[in-house]
Amino acid sequence: MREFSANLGFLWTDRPLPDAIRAAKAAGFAAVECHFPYDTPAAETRAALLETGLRMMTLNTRPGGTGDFGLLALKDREAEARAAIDEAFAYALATDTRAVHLMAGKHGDDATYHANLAYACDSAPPGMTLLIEAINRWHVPDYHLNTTAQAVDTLKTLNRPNLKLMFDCYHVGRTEPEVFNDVDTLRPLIGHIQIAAVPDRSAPDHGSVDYVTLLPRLNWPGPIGAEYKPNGPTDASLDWLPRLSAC
Ligand SMILES: O=C(O)C(=O)[C@@H](O)CO
Ligand SMILES: [Mg+2]
Repeated sequence: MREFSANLGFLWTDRPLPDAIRAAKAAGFAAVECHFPYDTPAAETRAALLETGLRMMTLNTRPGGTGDFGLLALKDREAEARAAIDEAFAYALATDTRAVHLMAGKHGDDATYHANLAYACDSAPPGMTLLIEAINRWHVPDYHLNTTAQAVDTLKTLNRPNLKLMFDCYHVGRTEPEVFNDVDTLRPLIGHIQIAAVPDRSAPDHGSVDYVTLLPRLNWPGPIGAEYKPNGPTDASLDWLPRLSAC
């Protein structure tokens, strides 16, 4: 039985994070993940996770100011980037979150990005996975990583055991579907997988990526992130869950 992680950055956004965690449990998710949990005290998030028995898979470093979409690659913003990294690690430790997505930002440069990634790798708590994600250029133009090849080059340059690829099938499907042919090569680099319909980013039950075929090929042992934007109430968008759980 395949397991899924409800991305609470997009699902049940009409309620506070602890209640969204409870809703994910009631809907049958095996785990949760979020984007920016920082407005919710970590103790409240932790309590909801303990109450439901769900694990938090990932959270993101703060995105920075309006339009930044992350800080790690931004020149002359190192202090802000490292404060965001420290904050994310503290929140993740307090909530037993498995992985932190280190958001690169727009109009970055590789020297700054690599130095901040190295700082994160050196200071990460033992056992925590760090993730970088290629965000397709239609979704976030000028993001520092728009392709899987750029992300893989970064991983190979840094060559750190705790730094992995967030493989988001939505972004891959939008601009580089041929990358799905390379999943066997990529698998050792992957730290987490996310899905959504391509190209509209709604529930993963239609569109140009057929998850009934792709998920068995990906053969991912952990919960897969359901990072999609429902067309209406989240509870009315979940027909895909039993179908993809069984495929
Ligand atoms: O947009 C995505 O895709 C993500 O995974 C986010 O973490 C970025 O906010
Ligand atoms: Mg994603």
